[in-house]
Amino acid sequence: MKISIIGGGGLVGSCAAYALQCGGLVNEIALLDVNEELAVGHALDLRHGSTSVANQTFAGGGYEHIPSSDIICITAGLRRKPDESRLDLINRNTDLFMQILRDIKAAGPKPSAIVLVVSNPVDILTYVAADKLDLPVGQVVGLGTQLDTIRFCSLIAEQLQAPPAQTRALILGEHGESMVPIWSSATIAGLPLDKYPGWTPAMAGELFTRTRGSGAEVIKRKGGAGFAVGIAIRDCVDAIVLDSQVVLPVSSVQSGCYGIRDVALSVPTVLGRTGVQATMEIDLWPKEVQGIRASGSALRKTLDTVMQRVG
Ligand SMILES: NC(=O)c1ccc[n+]([C@@H]2O[C@H](COP(=O)([O-])OP(=O)(O)OC[C@H]3O[C@@H](n4cnc5c(N)ncnc54)[C@H](O)[C@@H]3O)[C@@H](O)[C@H]2O)c1
Repeated sequence: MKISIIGGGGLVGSCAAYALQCGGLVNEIALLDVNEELAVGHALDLRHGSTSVANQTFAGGGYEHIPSSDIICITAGLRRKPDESRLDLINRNTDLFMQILRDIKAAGPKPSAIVLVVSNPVDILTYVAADKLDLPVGQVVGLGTQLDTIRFCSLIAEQLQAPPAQTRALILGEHGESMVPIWSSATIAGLPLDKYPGWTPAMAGELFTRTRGSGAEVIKRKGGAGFAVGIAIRDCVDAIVLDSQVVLPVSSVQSGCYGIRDVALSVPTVLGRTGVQATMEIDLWPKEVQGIRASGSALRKTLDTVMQRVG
């Protein structure tokens, strides 16, 4: 399996490459960047570590890597400023993203290639990619709320001094302001969260607010998110490489799940070698379903403007 990371010279792209190196599953990792020197430098640095990890190859370069790639991960884009919403980024990132889509098409991707969109606003750009690339819609996946979900779990675990790897809680909807915490399914070590020692209902609001603000908090403290988003990308890539059919909160163009259509957002999604294999309308609290639908409406408004702009 070969992955090309477009924007691989940047913080997110290079952290994803390192996470994939540590995972050891992907055979070939190509870093593509307009700053080719930086991409080649990262590839060299990663290659130096390969002896101690796995038989993987690393390359830096341009779109010549696209035709042989099984997965194309797009992380190129401008970062948010600390006080900027992800949707504010859209005007700045859409033109850049459209050029990347044109370059991918011109390079000739495999008909079976999976495109994983990470650049923000990720739900909007996932929809645009699904619309503009001549690929089956299920082969275009957005990172969606996978990063928010792992952040959420990590904060719950920290608060309760619980084991992070046994903490399960979901965020669905938009990767952005209208994201929805799914408290109804939260568990620690298989126990309902509200039965876990130390849990108080007052913690819920605080934990979710901190989760929703996590991206901005990281940007404020260190300039941009890297390590955790790299891990979240690895979660998705591993599911595709292993065809593991795990259920992840990733973004894709919806066609009726929770009554939502013609917008990309995150619902529980079965992910495997051919991309999105199914979405699952699991039973949620009514206010959670309402929240996901509200995400859909908010995203649809922005999409109306964006789709006019991109034609
Ligand atoms: N979906 C998520 O959960 C999530 C999380 C964090 C960041 N992001 C997004 O990821 C994007 C990248 O963030 P970052 O911190 O890595 O930024 P960065 O500035 O560190 O890296 C972006 C890279 O893209 C490259 N680039 C720009 N135009 C390009 C093109 N046409 N072709 C190839 N490469 C190109 C730049 O040279 C740069 O190296 C941003 O849009 C950010 O908002 C998404």
